[in-house]
Amino acid sequence: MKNTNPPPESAPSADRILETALAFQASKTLLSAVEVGVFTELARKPADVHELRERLGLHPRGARDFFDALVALGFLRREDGVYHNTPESEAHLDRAKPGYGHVAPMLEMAGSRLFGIWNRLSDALRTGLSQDESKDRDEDTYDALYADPDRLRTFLSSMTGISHRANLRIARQVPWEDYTTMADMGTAQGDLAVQVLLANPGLSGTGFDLPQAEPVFTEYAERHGLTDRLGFTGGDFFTDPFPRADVLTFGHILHNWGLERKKVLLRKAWEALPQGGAVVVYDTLIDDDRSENAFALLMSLNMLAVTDGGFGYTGHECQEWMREAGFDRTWTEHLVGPDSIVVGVKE
Ligand SMILES: C[S@@+](CC[C@H](N)C(=O)[O-])C[C@H]1O[C@@H](n2cnc3c(N)ncnc32)[C@H](O)[C@@H]1O
Repeated sequence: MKNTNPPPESAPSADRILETALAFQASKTLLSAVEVGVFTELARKPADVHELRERLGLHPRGARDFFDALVALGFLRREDGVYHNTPESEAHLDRAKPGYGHVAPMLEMAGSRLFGIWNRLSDALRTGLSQDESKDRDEDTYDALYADPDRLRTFLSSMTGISHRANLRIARQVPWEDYTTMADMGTAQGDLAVQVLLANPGLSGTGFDLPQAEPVFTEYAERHGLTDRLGFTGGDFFTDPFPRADVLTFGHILHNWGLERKKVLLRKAWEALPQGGAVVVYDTLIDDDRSENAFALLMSLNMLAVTDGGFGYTGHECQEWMREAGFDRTWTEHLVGPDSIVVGVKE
């Protein structure tokens, strides 16, 4: 029988438990606000509750609470009954602004795809099986995702949103002046290669990805005026040879795969690199003690739910795999936010 007596006054508070248990409400409120276009409408013109509700086509019942919840969560501000975007929302959540391109595809994917997948986290924990689109079909995760051109574009550009800040940092933090060529493996839209080449005019490179990614990649390279120094190589990095390059980068790739496949990629990198060449792996690394970086540990659970076999890892583990693959000198460096790089040099 359940004990229904209230806990003694001296018991620790349950506030944090409830806050975390209900955190999905705040998450979904923000995601719905992006989906229905609250921030884009307010960027066009601030509005009171009636006007905003009408412009968005929302039912009167929840509109006021919805907008005020966004005020309380710090994504809107209300002045004399008129709602305005905060500077952060205005910069990143208005569809007409360039900042939207970086954050919003990830938010859209979180709302339309990850939210449903995470609802089946307990199933993933019990079975060890991915809960993504491929789960009811006998096909690879990426085949399922890329079968729909809109999903393909949203996914590839959402990767730019997640990676852009780290890419800008990698473009400056790695000693690119020591090298002349790079290949970005699993390049998606190509933002890492684009940022590295923009910051290092002496370099040329290629983005390697599944052939379906080519149009989205090429459009992005053209938009940055880089087609003379940046090409695309279509292929499967498990079955096709790696491009020849002084540096091979793997951004948010290793966490997608099980241990054997992680090691295959590092071994193939070592075999493809010239002497003096380097592999640069970057991911949201788990701290070596596996107790502090909650974002990275949750990302690893995300890999459980969306991939077959993928998991996050620590810098220490990645360096061990690199050494096993043959790399002589390895180290881990923090980049920005939750991202770090692990570098391996073939001496
Ligand atoms: C998680 S995304 C990472 C994108 C990008 N590197 C970043 O950090 O933003 C993984 C990328 O690997 C690509 N990919 C998956 N399987 C692949 C394979 N077998 N061969 C080549 N690319 C693959 C996907 O198409 C996708 O663009």
